[in-house]
Amino acid sequence: MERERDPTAAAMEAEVAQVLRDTGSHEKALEHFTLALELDPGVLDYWALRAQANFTLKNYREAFRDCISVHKDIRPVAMWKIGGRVLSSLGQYVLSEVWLRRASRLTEGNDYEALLLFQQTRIHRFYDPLTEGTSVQVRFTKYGRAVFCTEDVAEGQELFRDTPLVSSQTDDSAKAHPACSHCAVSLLTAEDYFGMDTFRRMNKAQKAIIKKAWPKVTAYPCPHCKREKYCSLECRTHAWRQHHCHLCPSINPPAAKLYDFCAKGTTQEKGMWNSMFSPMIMARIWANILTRVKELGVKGEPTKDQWARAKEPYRRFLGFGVSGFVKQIPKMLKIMQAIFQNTEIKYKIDELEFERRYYQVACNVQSFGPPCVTWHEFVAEFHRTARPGENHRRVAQEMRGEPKDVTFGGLYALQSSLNHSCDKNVDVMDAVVDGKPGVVIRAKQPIKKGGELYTTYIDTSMQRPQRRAWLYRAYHFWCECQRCKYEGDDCSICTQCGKKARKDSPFSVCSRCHRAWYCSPQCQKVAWKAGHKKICKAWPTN
Ligand SMILES: C[S@@+](CC[C@H](N)C(=O)[O-])C[C@H]1O[C@@H](n2cnc3c(N)ncnc32)[C@H](O)[C@@H]1O
Repeated sequence: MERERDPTAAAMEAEVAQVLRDTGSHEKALEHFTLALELDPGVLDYWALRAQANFTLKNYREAFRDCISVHKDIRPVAMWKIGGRVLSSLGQYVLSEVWLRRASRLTEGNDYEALLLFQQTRIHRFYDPLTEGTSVQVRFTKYGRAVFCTEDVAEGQELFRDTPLVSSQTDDSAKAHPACSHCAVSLLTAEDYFGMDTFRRMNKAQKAIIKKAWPKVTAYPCPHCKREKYCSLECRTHAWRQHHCHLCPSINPPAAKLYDFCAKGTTQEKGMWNSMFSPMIMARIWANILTRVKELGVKGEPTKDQWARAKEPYRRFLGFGVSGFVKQIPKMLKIMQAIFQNTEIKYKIDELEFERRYYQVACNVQSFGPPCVTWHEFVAEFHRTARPGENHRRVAQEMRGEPKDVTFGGLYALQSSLNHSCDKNVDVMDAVVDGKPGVVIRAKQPIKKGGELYTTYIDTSMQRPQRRAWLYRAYHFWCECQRCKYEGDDCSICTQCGKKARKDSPFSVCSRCHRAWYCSPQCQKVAWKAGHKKICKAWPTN
């Protein structure tokens, strides 16, 4: 039965409903909001209040119905936000983003909650498929993405595995240990390991022993440029499609300069590349974006929207750094500009684009490699089949220990969501994932449900001031982890109360960890209880 419009009675009902809601009686509140609406359906606030009440009670469909009962042209911001939340709770992330974006636009980006909800929804959309079947979840926090446990986990438990979105071997590693340029599998042959001179000097029997024990290695070079080697035709085809079709010097001659630069394989340009990553990884990102543009069926110049869609997988990687840094590596900027001005669809690489990508890689790159290389297989087989005698002895004598590691730098969608702590609770280890080198993340200690997972980005044997300076320089944040909180800088300041010591009377150091200094036993006791005990151990020193 339709009620007669009565604005005064409606306002009273809405008031009662809000009191009930604020005291936790949500069911009752919902009844009164409904009454208010029946008495005065023209008041938008009542619709928003009832939508919120339905959302709180997890009546998602009813909440959404309330939201769409108000025409979109007059729908208030609060309703766009509730609608966005409802859709997100129903797993409709793309639609939810549309609603939340609308809320943000209406407030010209000033509604912090709408922006936060939008990011949270986006994180769900990107990461829920990646964490399915694992005991972790990615959430949006004040530090951006972060990974949390969804159940209690035990020490040593595997948390998740990951494969790189894009990767490239570091230049010095590539010089020392050949590997599949696409998947990082070792392509080291017996001749590479023993050296041609030694190999030639060996007799037939010795060569036969090596040949029998060394696993068969077949390398498939790029048939056009011969600059890239792959472990299989499948890897070669994948690499071609993903990036090499734009970077092969036979097709794009300016790329030869990049290959020449990388082939030098020594620490160059003030150490900006080799120890961490090769500039090749940046070229592969841009090249892959071009492939994605082409896959969208673009004819002619791509639109802004098409570029955005092609760049989407790389948007998730945050990168911060000092602007103007590109001036320190002008040669590489020129090389990249020449390459991407010579592609079928041109990619404009100005200083800003170059720096942004550089920092994206620098802040997120994870080094990895195959846990087992051809040499390991050889050694196992050699020892299994070894017989006493001159020939085996001579081969054993010529072995010069492990070859240099295969080291790749890779961007991983999930692994790169791990934040840093100087007292990490997970280990990132090399592993075989889906038959190829990747990483596995294991708990280093028991972690409670809801606990955040932390890796470490730097050498944590350093003292606190050095650690924090490194992190600031390389990752642009000032570490506030438990360890940094309860360790001090030196004997001149009390780690607990901040009091300054007299020059001739420095404060005493914690006798166990030697990383905190106190002005008095009281300060030491307070610090111990507050949190020092959790991080007080004999940390390795370098
Ligand atoms: C590899 S990403 C880690 C995931 C990151 N939160 C994100 O959303 O991309 C590295 C960046 O995360 C942020 N970060 C990581 N650990 C942090 C910490 N302990 N405190 C503050 N920011 C941190 C820094 O901005 C850093 O450059």
